[in-house]
Amino acid sequence: MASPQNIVNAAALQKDIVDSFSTSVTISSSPQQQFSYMSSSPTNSFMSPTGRRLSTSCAPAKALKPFSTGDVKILLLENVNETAIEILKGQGYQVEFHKTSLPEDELIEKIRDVHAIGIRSKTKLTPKILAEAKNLVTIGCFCIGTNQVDLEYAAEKGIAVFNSPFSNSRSVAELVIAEIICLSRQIGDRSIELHTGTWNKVSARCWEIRGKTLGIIGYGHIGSQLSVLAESMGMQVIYYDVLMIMGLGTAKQVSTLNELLNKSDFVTLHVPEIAETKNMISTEQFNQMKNGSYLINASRGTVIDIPALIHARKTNKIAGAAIDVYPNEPAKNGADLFSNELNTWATELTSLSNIILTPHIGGSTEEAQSAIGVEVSTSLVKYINEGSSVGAVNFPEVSLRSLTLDQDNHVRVLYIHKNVPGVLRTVNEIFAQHNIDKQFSDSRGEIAYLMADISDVDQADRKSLYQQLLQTPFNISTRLLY
Ligand SMILES: NC(=O)c1ccc[n+]([C@@H]2O[C@H](COP(=O)([O-])OP(=O)(O)OC[C@H]3O[C@@H](n4cnc5c(N)ncnc54)[C@H](O)[C@@H]3O)[C@@H](O)[C@H]2O)c1
Ligand SMILES: O=C(O)CC[C@@H](O)C(=O)O
Repeated sequence: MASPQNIVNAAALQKDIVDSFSTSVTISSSPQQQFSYMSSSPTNSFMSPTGRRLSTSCAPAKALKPFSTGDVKILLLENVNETAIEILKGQGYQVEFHKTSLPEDELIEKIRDVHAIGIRSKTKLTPKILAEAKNLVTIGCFCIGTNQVDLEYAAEKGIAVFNSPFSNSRSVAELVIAEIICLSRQIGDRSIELHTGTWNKVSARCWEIRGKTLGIIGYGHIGSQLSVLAESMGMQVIYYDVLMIMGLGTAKQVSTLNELLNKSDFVTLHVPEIAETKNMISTEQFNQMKNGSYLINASRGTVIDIPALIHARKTNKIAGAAIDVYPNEPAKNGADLFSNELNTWATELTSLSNIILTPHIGGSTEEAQSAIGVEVSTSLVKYINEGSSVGAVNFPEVSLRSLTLDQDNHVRVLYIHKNVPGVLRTVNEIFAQHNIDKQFSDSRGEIAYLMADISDVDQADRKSLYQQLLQTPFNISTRLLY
């Protein structure tokens, strides 16, 4: 339980170790502070990714305050939803918000100072930028894709990266359904014509979608959601995925990409941006598609070879395409930004008929953005305040049940370290003079993360524990919460 004595002691400890704290954030001077969103409630019990029950206690959970919350600095870019701002400000953190992404030099300047950064798909967090982020503890990608962050480099620096794996999946699936109908009825073209005064009532090469075959490449969160919607509208669904996945409804998996391309009236891509998916649809694949079929891409811009698409459309190999994502995308909204300077083929693409172009809005709905804001900011708060890395995409997922208010003189150790032999022996020798209440450790590649709750630790012990852990040759980053 926090008492005035605790607070004074905490302040004293903070003064002692603040200079050497590897992440440069200060230990809490306000342990009594209440927080709302991420605190494990007494009744909150949840399962770890490994299926372990993490909390069964009925005692009130103790709010661990690692820092004076006012010292925690968060940089939010790319118009991250206001739900996130509310949650992070609700913690007392300092939140700097920008509607757009930032030019590299400005980003480097700002990232030096912050403990967490929130981005969407435009901000590239490269090794060059992350190397400057001396205080950065965590990154929140307020979207599904995490290809814009060098995940491995972040892990090596002890920076946990979180995303929102499915909060916008439904929005993307609905957009694709709309595009299937718009393409097959040439609605984009009719609309452009009428906006410029031309009445052009035609039915030639306009089709119902009922009974047509939809080929889904990548049957994950979005692909499988789309499959259900498409079937309910009378389409037949086939899909291709590198994994064997059970089809929903009557959807059938095919064993090769070519088989999918040969059989589909509509082909839609829902794969991540990785080396294997770069230019996955190029001239050879267009040649495999049915004459007069359609292509939709709302995954990532590098997945389609756009000059090959332009050729396929010009030669009427395909009857149309809908594209939401591009190899290079403008960093902000505005006129004249989608130009040949950004992508050399922009004018050629925009001049073609029955090509629907949207500005990366697959996941841009009020519902999705608000849910993503809550989900990702809650992950950031849980990681900053409690050390829980559940949901991290580049990091071992580790969590411990909450400490309770009756557990005085406890400290939670968060030790991110190199995954090499001998670490646990060394660390447990450091812990040996105290009682290890609970401990959980996991590794992912070359990085490992150990969480331990230690009891019977007084102020001086905390400082000594902290310094001993910092001095181990395996240390990447160490934090103490209490
Ligand atoms: N346009 C938008 O606004 C928007 C919104 C959300 C997501 N996205 C993009 O959509 C992508 C897919 O999202 P998701 O949530 O469905 O991802 P997911 O991880 O749930 O599913 C991806 C699927 O692709 C499969 N896959 C991977 N490599 C493949 C390959 N070479 N060939 C065939 N299948 C392969 C995987 O096995 C997986 O089943 C994301 O990576 C993101 O880039 C775009
Ligand atoms: O909101 C964004 O910028 C990205 C949306 C989408 O591509 C995602 O990866 O979730």
